[in-house]
Amino acid sequence: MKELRYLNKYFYKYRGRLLLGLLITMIATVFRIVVPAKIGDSTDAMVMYLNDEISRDMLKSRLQYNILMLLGAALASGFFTFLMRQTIIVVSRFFEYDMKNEVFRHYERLSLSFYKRNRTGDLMNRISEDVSKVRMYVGPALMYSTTTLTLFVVALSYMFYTAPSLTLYAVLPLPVLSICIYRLSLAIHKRSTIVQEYLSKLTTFSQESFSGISVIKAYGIEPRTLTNFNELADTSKQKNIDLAKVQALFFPLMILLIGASNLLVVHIGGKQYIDGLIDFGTIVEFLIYVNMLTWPVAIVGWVSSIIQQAEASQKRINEFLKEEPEIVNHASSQSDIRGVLEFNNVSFRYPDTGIQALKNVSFKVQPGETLAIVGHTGSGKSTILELIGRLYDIDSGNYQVDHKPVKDIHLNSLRKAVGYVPQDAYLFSESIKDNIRFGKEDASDQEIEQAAKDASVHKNIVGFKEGYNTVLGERGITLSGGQKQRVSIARAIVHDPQILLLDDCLSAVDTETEEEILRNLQRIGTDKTTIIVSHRVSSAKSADKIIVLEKGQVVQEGTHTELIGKDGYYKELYHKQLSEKEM
Ligand SMILES: Nc1ncnc2c1ncn2[C@@H]1O[C@H](COP(=O)(O)OP(=O)(O)OP(=O)(O)O)[C@@H](O)[C@H]1O
Repeated sequence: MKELRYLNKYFYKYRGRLLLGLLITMIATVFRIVVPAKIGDSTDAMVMYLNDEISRDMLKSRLQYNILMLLGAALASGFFTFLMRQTIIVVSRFFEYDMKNEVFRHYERLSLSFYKRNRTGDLMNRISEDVSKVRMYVGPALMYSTTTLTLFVVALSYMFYTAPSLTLYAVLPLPVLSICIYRLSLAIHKRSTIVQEYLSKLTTFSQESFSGISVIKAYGIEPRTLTNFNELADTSKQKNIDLAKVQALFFPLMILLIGASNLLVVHIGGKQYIDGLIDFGTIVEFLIYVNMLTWPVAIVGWVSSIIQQAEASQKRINEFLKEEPEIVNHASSQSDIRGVLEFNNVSFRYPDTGIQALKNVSFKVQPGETLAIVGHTGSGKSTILELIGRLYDIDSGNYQVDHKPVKDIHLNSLRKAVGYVPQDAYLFSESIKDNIRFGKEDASDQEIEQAAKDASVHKNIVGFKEGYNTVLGERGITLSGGQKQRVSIARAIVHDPQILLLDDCLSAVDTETEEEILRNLQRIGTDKTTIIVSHRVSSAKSADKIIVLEKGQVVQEGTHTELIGKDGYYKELYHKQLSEKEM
């Protein structure tokens, strides 16, 4: 229960509703107990009438009274059961809602490296499956435990009062039932966890197969994919059968033990009736009580397995909640950022893989200037952009923004000042307009259109039937690689950032469009700091400065004219791309 202590703050928050819920649960249960008593009394009355101990009219009025009591108790119990669910189960939904929000908020705070270490499926599982299991502990487990406890206290006291020794015999099989159900629930839990694992493997396999269906079809590997799916589905089926076998034991076990209790009540109760120790109605009453108590006793086993599962789930949730973001804000107040960026001997190694991505990198860019970074693939270009936006912290050296160490700049100010266009443009399954508006929540339609014009994608957008309202992604149309890149650039432009970072995001557009976009960016970015990562000389040539990276180190720097005059990677790239253009 150590992990579940985390929930105490929520229990405290909803204490009023919960206490009310518990009280209502007790009232609902007490009304249920009226039923056996009145049926027992009616049986006694009938036996007395048959023995000529009471008149027909007396029997009639006693039965009428009992029927009214039974009706009233059933109505009251029904009403309070409704209220019980409306309080306790509703509170458990509040818990679920609060916890999901808390986990999501926490996920958002965590650094990029956390997402590299953990699989998306696992993150999703903890926020949905695990939180649901914890809800079962707060809602149904609490509700059924209260019902059981109340039923036990009230029914057993009454039974003991009526016939003490018969009560002992009647409840004798119940602890055995509870232990058996507990052990069975554990076995069910163990096997259902395995079934869940296979289900999640099947889902992941299907999802990846359908997402990559074009590759599967292009390589003609449908039969191989089907065989793999069949193998997985077959194991999953076997695990389901294993689960069904233990689940099938549940009801027979209950029926067996209820049968044993009934047998004892009839046998011992019958003897006591013959000896004149109890009334006939007491046997009937006890039979109803035994059946009434069986389900709650079985529930004790079920509830303990719910608590165990909730404890395991809460442990998994707590593991993530305990994670602290590696990138933390040290500055107390936000400030406007001009965009003077300076790297001095910056080195960086990715913490998860240990890859040394940058070694002693130095450069300086001023507002109004454009820096281009070129270099072989894997040379560390994107890493520089990630460090500029403080998605990671540098290992050594010095990174300054506006002449201050980056850690002295408020993280929000820095992130707001940066407009980042990543290598793989990510667009949401929403309209084009909303995808661009992502860069500025309150952007007007005119601003969005202007940004799209500056990113040279306006003409494409108005060519779609729905224009800016065209929905993208799984529910909508698929944009070409170049169109995606330009919508992503428009999103950064509408954000109007002081520092614009373009990570090879013009690779899928033709050189004419590339030139048009670069011209627009120069026009709107006269006071901004722009950094362009590219494999193309055409993107870099008009930059104020160009640095060439090789294995994480700056090996050349200068302007386009200076660099094509020196032997090295840039000159080679220039001539290679020039001859390709001429061809
Ligand atoms: N998130 C990451 N975790 C671990 N290692 C990484 C990560 N991102 C990049 N790397 C490694 O760091 C090195 C530099 O990668 P980076 O993406 O900066 O290169 P790049 O020059 O931008 O390459 P490209 O031109 O192909 O985009 C590579 O060896 C890469 O494998």
